[in-house]
Amino acid sequence: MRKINEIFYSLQGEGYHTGTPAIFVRFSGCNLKCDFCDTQHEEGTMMTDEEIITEVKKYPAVTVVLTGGEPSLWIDDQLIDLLHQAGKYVTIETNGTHPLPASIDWVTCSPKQGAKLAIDRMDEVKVVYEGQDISIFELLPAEHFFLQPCSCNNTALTVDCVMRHPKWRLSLQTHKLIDIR
Ligand SMILES: C[S@@+](CC[C@H](N)C(=O)[O-])C[C@H]1O[C@@H](n2cnc3c(N)ncnc32)[C@H](O)[C@@H]1O
Ligand SMILES: Nc1nc2[nH]cc(C(=O)O)c2c(=O)[nH]1
Ligand code: SF4
Ligand SMILES: [Mg+2]
Repeated sequence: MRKINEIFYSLQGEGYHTGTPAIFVRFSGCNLKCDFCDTQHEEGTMMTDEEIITEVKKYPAVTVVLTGGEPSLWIDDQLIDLLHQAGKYVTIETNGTHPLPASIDWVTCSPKQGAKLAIDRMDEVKVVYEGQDISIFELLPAEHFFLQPCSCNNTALTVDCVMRHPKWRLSLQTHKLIDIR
């Protein structure tokens, strides 16, 4: 059984796959307490893998986004295998502090200040920008680097930072801009 906060269908609003229809599986709870966290994730219902897959299969998209809370605290090879058997492309939004099943198709790591990373494979890095030094994050082994304004509030500061550090791209939380989930 895995503790699920919500399962919903929307567009990926952030990062490399922005605009892509995706089924979001939001797991409950997190090992960090970021003061800017925009998600209420503590509530949840225990679900079997069969129940999770049945819910996921209701939606036509191929992409699944495992998120939370911190999804890495709840997942294993078995769940990823079942999602693959259902024909899904499995992506994850993680703070990177916990190891991941190697079979996940796409890893979005959003490292947090002072939280030690426990993963060495990631496809994109997505930093919530609050004016911090981002040079340490540039050393991470990712293909794509995104800087995301915090709660859509400091966009001008984030744009300025991207222009000064062209390795990075701007990621807007587009779902918030158009008021979808
Ligand atoms: C709610 S977190 C869940 C996944 C995981 N715990 C993590 O932090 O990556 C999903 C994404 O939203 C980002 N995020 C959280 N609060 C935010 C905020 N107020 N503004 C912008 N992005 C935020 C996180 O950094 C992460 O990239
Ligand atoms: N539309 C939409 N895109 C997202 N990308 C990452 C999200 C998350 O909360 O992990 C998220 C979310 O909550 N909604
Ligand atoms: S790691 Fe992610 S879910 Fe956990 S508190 Fe930070 S932003 Fe929220
Ligand atoms: Mg979100």
